[in-house]
Amino acid sequence: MFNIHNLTKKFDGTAVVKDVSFSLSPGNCVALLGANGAGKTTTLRMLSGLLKPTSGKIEFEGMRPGADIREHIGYLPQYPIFHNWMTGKEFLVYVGQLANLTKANAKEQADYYLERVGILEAKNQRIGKYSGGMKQRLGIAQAMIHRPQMIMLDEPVSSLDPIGRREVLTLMEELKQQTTILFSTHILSDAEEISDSLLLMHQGEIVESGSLVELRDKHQSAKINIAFKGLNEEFIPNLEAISDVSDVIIDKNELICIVKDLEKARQSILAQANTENWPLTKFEVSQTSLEELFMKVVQN
Ligand SMILES: Nc1ncnc2c1ncn2[C@@H]1O[C@H](COP(=O)(O)OP(=O)(O)OP(=O)(O)O)[C@@H](O)[C@H]1O
Repeated sequence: MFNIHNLTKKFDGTAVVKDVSFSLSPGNCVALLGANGAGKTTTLRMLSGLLKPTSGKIEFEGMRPGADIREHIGYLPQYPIFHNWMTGKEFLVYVGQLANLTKANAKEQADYYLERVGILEAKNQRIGKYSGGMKQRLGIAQAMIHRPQMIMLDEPVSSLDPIGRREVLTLMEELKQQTTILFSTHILSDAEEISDSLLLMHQGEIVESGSLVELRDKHQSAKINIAFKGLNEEFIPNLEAISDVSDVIIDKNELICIVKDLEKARQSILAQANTENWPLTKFEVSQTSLEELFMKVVQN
């Protein structure tokens, strides 16, 4: 078990991570989800021992007092730096030795992890020749070379093309059977696809957390998607004024009204639309998704 208590990071007096607490159990795959600038990288860098927290505590169950947390954690940064002139295997042996493995052990581990992440055949190729997906897979092997109990991956798929994304997501799906994974992303569908639970971060705080099922149950409510001819935004005040509408979220080409009582809200909106002759082009009743929860959080 990995326990994080009231972690805070301030830069020049401004807190960018605020009082973050959570626990991770072995064998879980957890997504740290948040928009750009939410504080995900700063959190992961503190958890992986690269950045000193301003305050708070990070504990690994069973860790020797005074031990370096980096023995237990592997980390793949958002923008990993590879030596393009090295081969994949040379790179892993080099990283393994930096992590205090003997040369012989580092070579053995390098072969094991090159195979594990699916790039053994390319082990003698220079990294400069690797595709984006292969580089990320090498990055994951690098994070695992010292056999940590947990790996942390910062936006592992966001810079990849669709093929690379698929390769890395499939690999993470396989690895999560054996390793605890915490990864950050700003893309909800990636989080939904491979994580067991979510930590939703907004402006430095964890604003929601739980398993996908729990969060879906908790936040599922009725909604009405509405679009107008012209500017949707002009109608937000009218919709917000309707008592059965609890929230209005701006989506791509429509407004999503989260409603308390679906039947009452439907009648009120349609009555007002009729009286005021609103130029409705869409009126659709359904249930909210996690995506809307995410949108609601990041728009606030
Ligand atoms: N070294 C630093 N000095 C000052 N401000 C920083 C520093 N590192 C990060 N920040 C600020 O902290 C906030 C959170 O940044 P962080 O990189 O942790 O967010 P993020 O959620 O990972 O976003 P992204 O997905 O864009 O990387 C941002 O406003 C950023 O500008």
